[in-house]
Amino acid sequence: MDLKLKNITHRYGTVEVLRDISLDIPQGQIVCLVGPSGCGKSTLLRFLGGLERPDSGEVLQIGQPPKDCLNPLTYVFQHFALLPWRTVEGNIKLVLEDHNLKRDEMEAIVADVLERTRLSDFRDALPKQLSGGMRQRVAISRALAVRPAVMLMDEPLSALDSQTRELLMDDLVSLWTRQPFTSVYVTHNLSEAVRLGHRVIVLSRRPGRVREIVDIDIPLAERHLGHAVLEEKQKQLWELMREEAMAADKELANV
Ligand SMILES: Nc1ncnc2c1ncn2[C@@H]1O[C@H](COP(=O)(O)OP(=O)(O)OP(=O)(O)O)[C@@H](O)[C@H]1O
Repeated sequence: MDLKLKNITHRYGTVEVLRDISLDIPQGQIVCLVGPSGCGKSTLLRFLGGLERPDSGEVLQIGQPPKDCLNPLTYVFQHFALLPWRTVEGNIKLVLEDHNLKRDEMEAIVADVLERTRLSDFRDALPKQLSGGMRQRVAISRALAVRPAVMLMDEPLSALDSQTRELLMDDLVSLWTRQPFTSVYVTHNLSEAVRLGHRVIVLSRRPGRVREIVDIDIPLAERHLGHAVLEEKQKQLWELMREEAMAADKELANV
């Protein structure tokens, strides 16, 4: 299933947050959204997930979600949103409980996502017994359990230290390489965007508009720290972001 945004414009009160955003999210790709603070990235994600409706424009789902999909759109947040009194397995089952699954079906899904996120040995652990990186792997595992058409990821690594973030990026790359998933991935971190994004959308300062779309053709599995082309792309993104930040600064100076 592809997602398509058509001419999305939105205001909160008198503040115009997003202006005329049109975007394609093709199946099997990771599309990163970057842009200055407050330019409307999380708002766009909420529209994509159907949590809110824009003032004007449309969010279209094109094609069918996967055959065995339980929930077409799922979120992964910065703060893992795990129930502390439930084990890893219990947290994953939480999203499966309302779907009338047979017991062995549910067990098979849990075993599959635990294996894919390398958490099988931690099935009975409580969140407090896990590191931040592992907690986020549980949250990703739980998102995958509903076999979503699209995972909406809002700064999923930004609460983690830089080493853990590197490890999680490797995990996401191997997860995607083994079984491609579709994701819209909001981040402030440009090295994350060039490491994970098939396409990076740069939004302008508020009201957010599509400033530039940067495609990155290098296969995810071949992207490594210090890759010359990726460093060049990151520099290109930073130039765009810097212009936006400077323009925002000037705007403030003229108030
Ligand atoms: N429910 C709301 N009511 C009123 N204003 C809101 C609401 N949600 C967001 N905003 C405002 O809309 C603008 C965009 O917010 P949003 O969180 O989408 O931006 P963002 O690009 O994700 O920001 P950041 O990078 O800082 O997380 C901000 O000015 C924010 O204060």
